[in-house]
Amino acid sequence: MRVLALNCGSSSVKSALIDTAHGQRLQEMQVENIGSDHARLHAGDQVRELGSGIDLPAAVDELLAAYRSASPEAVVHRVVHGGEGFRDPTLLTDSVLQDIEQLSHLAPLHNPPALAAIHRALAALPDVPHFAVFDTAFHSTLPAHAREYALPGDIRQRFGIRRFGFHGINHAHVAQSVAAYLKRDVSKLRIVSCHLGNGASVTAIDGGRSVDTSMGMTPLEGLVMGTRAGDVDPGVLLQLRREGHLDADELDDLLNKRSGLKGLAGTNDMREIERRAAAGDQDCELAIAMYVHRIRKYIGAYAAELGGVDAIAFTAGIGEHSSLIRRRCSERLEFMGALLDVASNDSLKLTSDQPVAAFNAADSRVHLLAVRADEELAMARATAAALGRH
Ligand SMILES: Nc1ncnc2c1ncn2[C@@H]1O[C@H](COP(=O)(O)OP(=O)(O)O)[C@@H](O)[C@H]1O
Ligand SMILES: CC(=O)OP(=O)(O)O
Ligand SMILES: [Mg+2]
Repeated sequence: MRVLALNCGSSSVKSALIDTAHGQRLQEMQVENIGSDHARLHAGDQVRELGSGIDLPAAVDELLAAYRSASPEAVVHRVVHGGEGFRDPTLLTDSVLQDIEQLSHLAPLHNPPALAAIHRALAALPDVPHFAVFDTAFHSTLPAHAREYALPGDIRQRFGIRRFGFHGINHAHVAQSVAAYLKRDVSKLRIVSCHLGNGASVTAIDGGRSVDTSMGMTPLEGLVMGTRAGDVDPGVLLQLRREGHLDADELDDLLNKRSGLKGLAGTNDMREIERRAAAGDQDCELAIAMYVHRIRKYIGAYAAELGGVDAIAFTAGIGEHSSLIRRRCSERLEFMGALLDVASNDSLKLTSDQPVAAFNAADSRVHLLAVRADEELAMARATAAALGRH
């Protein structure tokens, strides 16, 4: 079946027309750096500068116009927050759209743009079914001790406070890709999956199931991200609020949009940060050091939780492309049996024909892998399956 997959991230829209029976991309396009002054459209080998005047709905319109003649048989949208209710690929009806809207405040960088994209796509392709696939679904297996916050039970229940986790579409895809690459049964593998895009999260995957993940009730917890702070002592926020420095909306803006790499280095583009750090910029060097330090903390914590690790995987924009970040995250992990091979790491290049590559030394017990993120393929396949097609 021919499925058009639209993946709205916090800094990009990725899209692909997928032949689900053969797992092939028939056409693909993406707009990256949305919200900055150098938004760019990539279509095959062609790159077009879109500049600063483009927001996400306009980017989606550009993409939809290019796909209209391809007549997709279904459209699938990535929706980041599915709350308690959405665990399976779901046909988008008015009532489902209302439910997704209700979750918007829990994923303010994601659900509202995804909804805007869905409305544009419904208008452009009204005669085919539109589905949503949710980032939170893969983490529905989190055990209670990883799912709950140490707050009183009545508060958790009354206000629906719990951890959900995100990037699940890709963490699940990573687990399957690692198992296929190693020719092992996923049910026998312990994997730490590091999704390092504009948003970033680490997941501990035991036998193909998510058992812990660094993002929480919202996609703010955990790693240092493009524009998000990740873990911060909640006392800091109380202090800023109590002393009247920032109200709730200003805190939201600070933590979601002005922190992370952008807050530390002035940009959330890791390529630029690496260039400036190499030229001696101290803020950029600190940003990289903090970014790597946080990832290493989670790798160590999840290795302990899993009782050992078979593979550590790096995926998404930074995980796939930055040999510097992969190297710095993988150094000094010999104590847990992970030995880096610097030359393989430096020369590594992922392609559609080689979506997984190893960069561990030959005598390493733990596999160090880079894995191409492919949310679009996973979403398209889930949609075909939901429609009873292949
Ligand atoms: N060659 C590269 N080296 C370092 N970082 C890169 C490279 N290519 C892309 N990135 C980084 O990947 C990040 C975007 O990742 P991506 O997975 O596309 O984000 P999202 O899907 O969350 O919008 C940006 O920080 C970008 O700078
Ligand atoms: C959940 C999330 O952070 O997604 P993204 O990395 O696309 O921003
Ligand atoms: Mg992404």
